[in-house]
Amino acid sequence: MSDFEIRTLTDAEHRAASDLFRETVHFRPADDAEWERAARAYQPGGTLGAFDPELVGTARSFDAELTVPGGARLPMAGVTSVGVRADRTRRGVMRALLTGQLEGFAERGVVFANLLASEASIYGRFGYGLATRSRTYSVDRHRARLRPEVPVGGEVELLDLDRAVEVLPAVYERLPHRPGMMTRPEVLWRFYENQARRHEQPTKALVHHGPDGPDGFATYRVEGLHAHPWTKQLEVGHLFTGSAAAFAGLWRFLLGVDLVDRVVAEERPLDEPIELLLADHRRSSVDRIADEHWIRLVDVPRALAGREYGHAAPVVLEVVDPLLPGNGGAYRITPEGAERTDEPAALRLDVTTLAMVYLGTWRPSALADAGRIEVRDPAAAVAADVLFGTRVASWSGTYF
Ligand SMILES: CC(=O)SCCNC(=O)CCNC(=O)[C@H](O)C(C)(C)COP(=O)(O)OP(=O)(O)OC[C@H]1O[C@@H](n2cnc3c(N)ncnc32)[C@H](O)[C@@H]1OP(=O)(O)O
Repeated sequence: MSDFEIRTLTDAEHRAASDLFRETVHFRPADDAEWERAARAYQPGGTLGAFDPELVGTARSFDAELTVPGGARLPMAGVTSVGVRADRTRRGVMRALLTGQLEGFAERGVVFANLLASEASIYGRFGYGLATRSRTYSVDRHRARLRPEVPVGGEVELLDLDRAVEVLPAVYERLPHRPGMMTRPEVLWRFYENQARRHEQPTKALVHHGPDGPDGFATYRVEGLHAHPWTKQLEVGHLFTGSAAAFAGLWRFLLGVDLVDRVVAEERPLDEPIELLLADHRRSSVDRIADEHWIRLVDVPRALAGREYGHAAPVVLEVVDPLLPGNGGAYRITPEGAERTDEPAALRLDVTTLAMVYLGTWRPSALADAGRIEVRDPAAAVAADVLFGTRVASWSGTYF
């Protein structure tokens, strides 16, 4: 452990943090015009720096709310832009940044920290567990036909980027959330705008209008314009819908865009029913299943009390959390809720594994079979599968 200093950066230091982070992920620094936009994606007071004596590491965060099973929205911090200068790695700089960040979150009542990991082997040691997954799928536009009973949907309005920037935040606000979805603060929308403006191809947006107003939207770009004729690919970035008609209506539009061979929907929920819309389900194919959000339960008692549970016999869990030991101890989980208990535990797991279970993405009995949960009563693992299970697959859909 070195004696570097960790402190919150001032707004004037954000650009140096951005340059440093971009260097760690092998990007060139933002030029002045890019930085003017990118600066708006930095929440004031949300970025830590490590100094030794100059800036050698950084980690950024912003505030939002996470939707948990049952629909409650609890305070979360999105963690991003973690980077350490290549000549200072493996000396504990990231550890100091991430533990300092978690202690700060705990002090100000943040319940969850969420991140998207550059490498899967980094964050488990800090209590982050893989909590949502996604699948990327493609549809062969020329051969795909919608089944006749698929809803027609409402009117779909096409927006350019300037208009999308104005309209989409309010549409997103209106839409229902799956577990794992999050509110999107202004800094995130600024981040998306910045990414879209930097891209060579124009970003388009679609808004679906249902009987009660906007009830879904999608964004897309068409790539492959320089390839030999007619191999263009329409790539769907964001896609959120509040009704089956909006989902069908937006897909009807996307499959009707001219001069496109393939429509690729990036990082969608595992249970999104695209196959059910198609007359021949083999016209869609899964390109990959990948990690999505990693979550860290910063306040385990609040997190466990905040979600709803399935109907099964009560289970007592013992949670182990060396970094935030106040979270440790036994919790009784029942269909009515969760609270601390002195009863003996039937299952024992660390806080990283609890994060994998919390949104219902991984079954406790599968984690037990893999040796990640210590089982003192085998019936408890089966009951925990039902208690922690969710009706729909948890998914965020928000990249940062
Ligand atoms: C949420 C996001 O922002 S994702 C983006 C993450 N950033 C990047 O990938 C940029 C490129 N990489 C880097 O900048 C750095 O290598 C970092 C930030 C990943 C790690 O920073 P370091 O200061 O080297 O990490 P630090 O020395 O504190 O290591 C802490 C622990 O993590 C481990 N670790 C660090 N980097 C990695 C890695 N890439 N893969 C696996 N383990 C790692 C260390 O071995 C150490 O393990 P220990 O708990 O057994 O002691």
